[in-house]
Amino acid sequence: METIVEINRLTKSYGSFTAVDHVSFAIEPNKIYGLLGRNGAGKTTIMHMITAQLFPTGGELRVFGEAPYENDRVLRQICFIKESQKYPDTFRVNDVLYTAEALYPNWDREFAKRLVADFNLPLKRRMKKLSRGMLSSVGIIIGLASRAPLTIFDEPYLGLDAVARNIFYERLMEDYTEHPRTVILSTHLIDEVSKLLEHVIVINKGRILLDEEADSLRGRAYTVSGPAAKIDSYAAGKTVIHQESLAGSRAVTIFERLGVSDQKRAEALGLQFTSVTIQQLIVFLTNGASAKKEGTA
Ligand SMILES: Nc1ncnc2c1ncn2[C@@H]1O[C@H](COP(=O)(O)OP(=O)(O)OP(=O)(O)O)[C@@H](O)[C@H]1O
Repeated sequence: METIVEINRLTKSYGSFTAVDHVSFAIEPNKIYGLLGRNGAGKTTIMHMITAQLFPTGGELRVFGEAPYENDRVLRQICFIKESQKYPDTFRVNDVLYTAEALYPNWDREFAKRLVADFNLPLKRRMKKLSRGMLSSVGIIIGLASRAPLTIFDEPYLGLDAVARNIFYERLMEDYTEHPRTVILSTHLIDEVSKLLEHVIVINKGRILLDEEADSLRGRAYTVSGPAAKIDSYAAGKTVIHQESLAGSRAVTIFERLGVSDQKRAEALGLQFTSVTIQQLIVFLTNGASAKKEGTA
């Protein structure tokens, strides 16, 4: 099957400020992607270019093999759910769902109905009378029931409580298993979604920082802790992305896969290992301080 999105040196500048800077990546079919990064990293700008809401300043972009701009063949295959989606004031929840049904060729009305019940949505209530969380659940229902070949959720759950977020994750997984499609999830709740993600793309200051399968990312770094002097000796020459010290003991996170010889060495020194979650890894890599080799200037 063809690549869903191909981006090559994509750039978007606003005057002298470059929000997206020569970014290249590919989105393959039937996978769930996480597009992650700190506030202002450039994620929404990238999603707006993929969905033809913004023109790039440079680079190449193909979606379903074609340029997306004013291209109905491409755009009808995309459902983009944004954090602050606006709806006409007079619309009730029902009206929004009818409109979505007309827009998305793969819309599943029965599935939408079940989701409305799951999220306790009042179908007759006007959109402007919905609570913040209810508004988010309307977006989530559209994103799921559209079954669009490319579904993009940009921070879809403002105001949504933990129970409702969990319903979203569960329904997404169940439905995705039955109806595989390509999903891009952009969120700051990385721990919550990390089980769902098959591939992770991290953007930092407009550039690609990581583009990796989620499983591979899980072993990309490890934390080792023990007496400070032993840790310093162990970490010398390694790429340390985070460290914490307390009363003579130290924990450092090393951006490397743990090899057998290092593991033996650390065990001989009596040091302890803990794994690093995808969220921790991204926080450590994007917290402003760049990774540095221990024992180097
Ligand atoms: N129209 C614009 N004019 C100037 N700068 C802009 C414009 N739109 C976005 N930016 C800047 O581009 C950068 C990237 O913004 P973007 O919304 O893509 O970030 P993001 O990764 O989605 O952030 P968040 O996680 O906070 O939503 C930010 O510094 C933002 O201020």
